[in-house]
Amino acid sequence: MTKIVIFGVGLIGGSLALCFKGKPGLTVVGHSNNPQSVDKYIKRQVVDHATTSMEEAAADADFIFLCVPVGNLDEYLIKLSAIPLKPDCIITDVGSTKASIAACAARLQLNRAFFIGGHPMAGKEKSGVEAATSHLFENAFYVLTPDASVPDEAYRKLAELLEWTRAKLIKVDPVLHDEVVGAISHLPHIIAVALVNQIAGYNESNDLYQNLAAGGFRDITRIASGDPIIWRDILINNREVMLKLLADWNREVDRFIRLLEEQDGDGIAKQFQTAGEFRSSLPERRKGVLTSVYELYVDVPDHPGIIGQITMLLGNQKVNLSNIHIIESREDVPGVLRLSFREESHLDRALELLKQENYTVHV
Ligand SMILES: NC(=O)C1=CN([C@@H]2O[C@H](COP(=O)(O)OP(=O)(O)OC[C@H]3O[C@@H](n4cnc5c(N)ncnc54)[C@H](O)[C@@H]3O)[C@@H](O)[C@H]2O)C=CC1
Ligand SMILES: O=C(O)C(=O)Cc1ccc(O)cc1
Repeated sequence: MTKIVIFGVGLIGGSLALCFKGKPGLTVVGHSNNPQSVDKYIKRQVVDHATTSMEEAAADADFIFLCVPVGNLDEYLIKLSAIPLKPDCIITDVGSTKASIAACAARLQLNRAFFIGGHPMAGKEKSGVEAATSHLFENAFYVLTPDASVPDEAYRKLAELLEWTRAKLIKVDPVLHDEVVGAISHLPHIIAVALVNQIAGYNESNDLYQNLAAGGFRDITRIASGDPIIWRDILINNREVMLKLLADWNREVDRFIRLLEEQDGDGIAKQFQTAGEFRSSLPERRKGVLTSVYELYVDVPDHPGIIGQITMLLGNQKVNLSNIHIIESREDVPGVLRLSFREESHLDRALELLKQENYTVHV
């Protein structure tokens, strides 16, 4: 049996455990310092076995996944370097930053084990094992950052195991990873949080802000609900990159201030033009770091039973919905229903069926 050990069975650790559990020749062991968490992992059947003992978990492990917050990764790697591990054991992590853990591994003697940094670039704003799902990583990029000391055979073994996630593996230098992911994931999280806090401040004097913000504003700021500890650790760890990105962000804000002060309408239009061009060159509907679901919107007339009709239409054709949300339902305007799917093929089939029935559908 190939033994896979997961330290930190939360959203990401739990989702990896679910990808591997029950697969031929694999056994999955979870670790937590907290005995109640250990009981929870077993009860939820996320792992085959769980323990509070780090030594027991690591003994004879073929693969070790460190899935704890970024601020605890070094400490786990240092502890593992003091435990006798199986020769050729592969240690990897899932942290959202890669440079500091790579540097830590390079400083340590890992007793014939190999460290290969990793970052599955999919997730959600929810945390904990309760939010874990086996399909979280499907079609997402999964970054690996092996350094030159890692034998090809070790990389190949990890890549083969990760096929169970159905993610797309990509090798990236750890420092470059932190710069790029800082820009496309960490900076948007800061902007979303700052924006929500700005509006929350206005709302203290008038709750119309909150009432009108229910639709689009709520959607574009979803990532502001990320776990505070996970994000504290990511941003502190990547602080040098973030400080530079925020200085650049200040320049973008200043540019808009100037354009407005000068009432430069052409300049403002040009900003939208340039942004729209770059945005339309982004890969469409491929799972990226900030989206985790396939969604469509249906305009629905406000009459009783309409939601039942739509769900029945899809259900009868075996199209699986992962979520359904009524965005607007007032007597005087048609409602909008947001339907979410886990798989692109189900989204495509739903589009086809709804159009056949003359519903107005937007992707
Ligand atoms: N949330 C997301 O969408 C993504 C997160 N990541 C990375 O994955 C790692 C785990 O994040 P999530 O699974 O989202 O978080 P989570 O909060 O769902 O899971 C964290 C796990 O670590 C344990 N833990 C928390 N504090 C600890 C400590 N001080 N010592 C030991 N164990 C501790 C928790 O009990 C839990 O099992 C982080 O390094 C994060 O940067 C990577 C990709 C996506
Ligand atoms: O909620 C979302 O869409 C995310 O942004 C999830 C996420 C969080 C952290 C990562 O390192 C990668 C992905």
